[in-house]
Amino acid sequence: MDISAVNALPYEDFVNIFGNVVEKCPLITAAVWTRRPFTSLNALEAAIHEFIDALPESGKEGILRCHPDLAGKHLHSGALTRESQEEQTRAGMDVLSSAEASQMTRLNEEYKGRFGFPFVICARMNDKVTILRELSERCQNERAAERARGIGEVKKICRLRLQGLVLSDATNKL
Ligand SMILES: NC(=O)N[C@H]1NC(=O)NC1=O
Repeated sequence: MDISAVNALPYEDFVNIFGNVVEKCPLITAAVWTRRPFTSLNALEAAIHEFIDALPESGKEGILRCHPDLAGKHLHSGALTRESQEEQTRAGMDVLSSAEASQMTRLNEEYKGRFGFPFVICARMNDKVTILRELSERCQNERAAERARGIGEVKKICRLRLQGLVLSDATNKL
């Protein structure tokens, strides 16, 4: 699908296809539809970034809270979004040893207790070793730094999801 096909999508199709590029935040997709036409995929991505960056800090934390825990209970119950399931599985989150799984649960809880939002990292750019290391290190940060870091990771996840959709010719999924 090229950018002219993206620009030609009616609102409902646009949200059906791109509604989860930011996890469980179709509002963002609905909002940026107004910004058509996009000159490129990068321009669509930039419109999403602008929307996120203009949110108050509470809105940015809200975006982080829409993300499921890595290797959390929803991974095994199949309750994740398709995208999140694929990303977590690729990063090996479904095949942790029991020691790794308990460490992940303990650190996820510690992180949420400290910051009030979940630890977010682009799973597709990491593996279980780097995820556990980052989770442990990032627990030591300040809240504002972690909020910014988490949003940076949301943008990386968004970029890979956008690329996946456009390269896989999502118009066939209508
Ligand atoms: N918590 C968290 O980072 N979740 C995610 N990361 C990712 O790449 N996909 C997710 O669902």
